[in-house]
Amino acid sequence: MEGEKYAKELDVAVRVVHMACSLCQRLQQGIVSAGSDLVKSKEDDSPVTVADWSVQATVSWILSEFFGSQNVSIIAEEDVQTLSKADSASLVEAVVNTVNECLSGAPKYGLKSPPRALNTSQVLEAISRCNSAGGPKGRHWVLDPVDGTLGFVRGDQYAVALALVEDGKVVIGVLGCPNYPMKKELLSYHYQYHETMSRLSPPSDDMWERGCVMYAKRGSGEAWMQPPILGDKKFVWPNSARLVRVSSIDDPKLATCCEPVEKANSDHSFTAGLAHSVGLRNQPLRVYSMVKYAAIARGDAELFMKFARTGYKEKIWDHAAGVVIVEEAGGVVTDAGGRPLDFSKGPYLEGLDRGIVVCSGATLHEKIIDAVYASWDSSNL
Ligand SMILES: Nc1ncnc2c1ncn2[C@@H]1O[C@H](COP(=O)(O)OS(=O)(=O)O)[C@@H](OP(=O)(O)O)[C@H]1O
Ligand SMILES: [Mg+2]
Ligand SMILES: [Mg+2]
Ligand SMILES: [Mg+2]
Repeated sequence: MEGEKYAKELDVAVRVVHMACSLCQRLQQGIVSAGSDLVKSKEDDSPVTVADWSVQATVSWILSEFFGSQNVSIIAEEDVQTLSKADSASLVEAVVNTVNECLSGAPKYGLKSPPRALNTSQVLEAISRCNSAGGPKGRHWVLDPVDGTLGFVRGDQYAVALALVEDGKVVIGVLGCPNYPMKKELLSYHYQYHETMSRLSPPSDDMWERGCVMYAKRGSGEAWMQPPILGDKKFVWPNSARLVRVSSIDDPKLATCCEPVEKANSDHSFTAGLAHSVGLRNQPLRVYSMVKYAAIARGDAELFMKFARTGYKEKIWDHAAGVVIVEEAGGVVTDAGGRPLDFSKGPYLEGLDRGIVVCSGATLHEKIIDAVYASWDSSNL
């Protein structure tokens, strides 16, 4: 039956993203307070941590174990280059220990643990095998183990993002958002988030205070959200899943826009000009990671725009999971020329026209695309 297609893949993906979220939550406080020895800088000066590598190894091992390693093609952000350096022995040990601790808890999520702890080469192999070329044919899992690593190391928003692409189309997407609870006011920027969360601590029993896992299957017309699996609780479907839907606001004066925190990642002045020209009046929410896609899908914001500097090539793992969740929640995702994002050409969104525009509905989307068309020549992008 059509409805059954991808059911098993979605089931395993949701379970392993819950596992990965609990791993990250255990690590985030330590990494924020311990500072730099668990955080490394990659060649492009972006950060990578024990959590990024450990989530990638865990997801890679679980998918390979469940579907058979010969049947699993994965494109993921991280590789073992930094871990293979002579001075990375303690980092490798930290990753191996983190992965084995996480995998030992797999039965809690209804998944199988390895018969014995993985050794270093097994963990490094699980990470390095996520180097598929992807492309227009076949099935490829697309993983960003920690999206918004900058947000993660700063104790703020981040996401675990897992998607399945088949014949170039994103067919399922799962976004783990451990720091994005039900309450919308926590979406706003760093200080207010901590200020509000400190009022909630000690960790509230209300699981909806702590975060969420969102997911969708292409063509279902539905996007769902579950609370995290806390403490000794076991994962059991439906795990209090709730349907989410994009906002019905299409009046720009009432709309909220969200955008990347780092102005190096997106031209804030250009997007501010666009927003103003279509009549938006609310201050933009600056949010790390694909939590911005989650916010649109849940109706907490109506617009997300990202205009990276010329020459920057967007990676498919930074968008795949968010796109299908927003679209199945009723939203619209295109590039600045109004064309769908292309996930069929390997690790990059090839042919992306200038930027990405994510909207809660067609009315607002059309206004933004027209505004880009009208203002592009005068911009210095
Ligand atoms: N210079 C530049 N321009 C555009 N995009 C960049 C750039 N550098 C990094 N990245 C990628 O953006 C991902 C972070 O996206 P965010 O939405 O979190 O941006 S921001 O951190 O809020 O500014 C981030 O994903 P993660 O590395 O998974 O955090 C990067 O892949
Ligand atoms: Mg990164
Ligand atoms: Mg990313
Ligand atoms: Mg990442």
